[in-house]
Amino acid sequence: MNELLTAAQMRAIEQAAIDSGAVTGLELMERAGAGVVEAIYEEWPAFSKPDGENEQKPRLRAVVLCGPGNNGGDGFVVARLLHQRGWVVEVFLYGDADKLPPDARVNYEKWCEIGEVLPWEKCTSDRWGRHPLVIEALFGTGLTREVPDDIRNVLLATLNCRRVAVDLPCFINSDTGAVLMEWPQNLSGVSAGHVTVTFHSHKHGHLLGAGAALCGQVVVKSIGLEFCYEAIGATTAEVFPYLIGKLQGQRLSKIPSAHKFTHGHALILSGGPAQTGAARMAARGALRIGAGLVTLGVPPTAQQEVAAQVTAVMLKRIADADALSDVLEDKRINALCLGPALGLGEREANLIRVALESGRNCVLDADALTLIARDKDLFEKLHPDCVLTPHGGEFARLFPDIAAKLDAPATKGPAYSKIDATREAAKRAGCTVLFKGPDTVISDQTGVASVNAAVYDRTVPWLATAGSGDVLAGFITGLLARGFSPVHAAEGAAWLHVECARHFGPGLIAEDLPEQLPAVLQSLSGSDQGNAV
Ligand SMILES: NC(=O)C1=CN([C@@H]2O[C@H](COP(=O)(O)OP(=O)(O)OC[C@H]3O[C@@H](n4cnc5c(N)ncnc54)[C@H](O)[C@@H]3O)[C@@H](O)[C@H]2O)[C@@H](O)CC1
Ligand SMILES: [K+]
Repeated sequence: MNELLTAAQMRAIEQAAIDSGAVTGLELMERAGAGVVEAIYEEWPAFSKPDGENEQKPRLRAVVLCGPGNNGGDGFVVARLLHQRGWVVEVFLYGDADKLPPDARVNYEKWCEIGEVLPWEKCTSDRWGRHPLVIEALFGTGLTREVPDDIRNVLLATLNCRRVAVDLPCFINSDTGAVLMEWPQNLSGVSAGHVTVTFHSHKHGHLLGAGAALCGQVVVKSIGLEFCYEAIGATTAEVFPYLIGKLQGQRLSKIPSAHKFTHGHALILSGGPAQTGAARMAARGALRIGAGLVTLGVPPTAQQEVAAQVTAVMLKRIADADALSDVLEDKRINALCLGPALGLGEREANLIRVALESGRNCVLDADALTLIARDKDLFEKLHPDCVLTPHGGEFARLFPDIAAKLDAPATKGPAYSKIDATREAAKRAGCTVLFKGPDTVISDQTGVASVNAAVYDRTVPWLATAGSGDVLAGFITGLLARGFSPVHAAEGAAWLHVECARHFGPGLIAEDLPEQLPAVLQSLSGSDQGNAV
């Protein structure tokens, strides 16, 4: 499953499954607990040695922390299943057993037939050294507020243990990824040895915001809900955003018999003298990603500087908006990129006006975003063939009210997430918005949304380097020139951008990114898996 679910959608899917009579809530809880145990043995195969049957070896020990809702119910199931496998299990309950929801209560009682449930006050830090494994089933999709101090203190004491979070770490908002617990400064490596086992599909909070860095690794276990999507709405990306997966090599390969114009002509506008590097990097990116031709449009004062630096990329003097109109008489130019170090003057605003009025595919980045944020008329000229590529600061300038909603602390579900914010922004702008970050969210004006997650095995901290955004703008422009739709160009470019950084590794500078594309594209050729473009 690549769909990403909110807490409300997950609840609705579960409810639809239960209402259909195909499964009960208790059965789902049992499957969830079994999925966690399965994931534990997959993660740590050494546990599968039958220690309990071997008198010479000490039995495996685990502690299970159960919360007051159904997440706690999953915890009681895990405790029972581990006990059945010979583990010594200690169970703590945060909250009042009499107030547990019905399914959790049933599993609490089943556990009580096996062992004790200890009150939270007894959950003291001296016990962690004895337990190889801590299972945290305190809160999942039902987390509604800051984690209280008596839980926080316990969690901080367990950081050196092997830890398994059931569904989500209990301090992460499942809709937004916001961390609802204060972390001590400089806590590095907190996710080492930490696994989060979730059910059916990723929740937004596994991939968005600060939370992603604290899930350790996320394992998704099926609990048999695949058949229930239609019960809660269409299975389309307007309803469920999706996680961008490996690209189809076939879609990226070029048609053997085609000539260069078949693959489009991208025009990238450069800034003035000493401001041309950003546009040159974007142009290199557009060319490497496969645009048939790439031209840099330069102001006359920068012509010599740029001419000395480019070879395969062509050069065109574009003094002002009139000159751009003349250049755009060539209808083969089918994708434009404006923004990287472009400048913030009247000339540049006029260039954007002409570009937007031309109706061509148009990537607006950096300075172009600042200019359209300042000028309502320009903003209103955006159309469905445009792609905006803001980072957080630019997004706040363009959509201050949406950014304020996103920054407001979530007090109750459904919480407003970066996905909601990007969708709202794209609808307002009437085009595709790519909201950058390790959790890049892409949406178009119809509500289709996806996430390009540079987290977990795709973490690339070295991508945060000057100019990498310029290359991304060039990648998008190149794919637009090649005929990809705006949303698919943005998705494909974002995914490849991360792959290029992964391929190069630490020490990366922006110029290196386009140069990784041949190897990355080569590795995709022949691949027929994927779901993004
Ligand atoms: N039938 C189902 O609904 C299933 C649910 N499942 C599990 O159930 C979870 C959702 O269960 P619930 O909706 O009961 O929610 P949770 O168990 O996540 O938490 C809800 C409870 O925690 C309390 N709470 C929330 N935030 C708190 C805070 N900061 N401090 C103190 N108390 C807080 C709430 O008042 C409520 O009592 C999922 O994450 C999943 O693990 C799975 O068992 C699969 C089946
Ligand atoms: K949890």
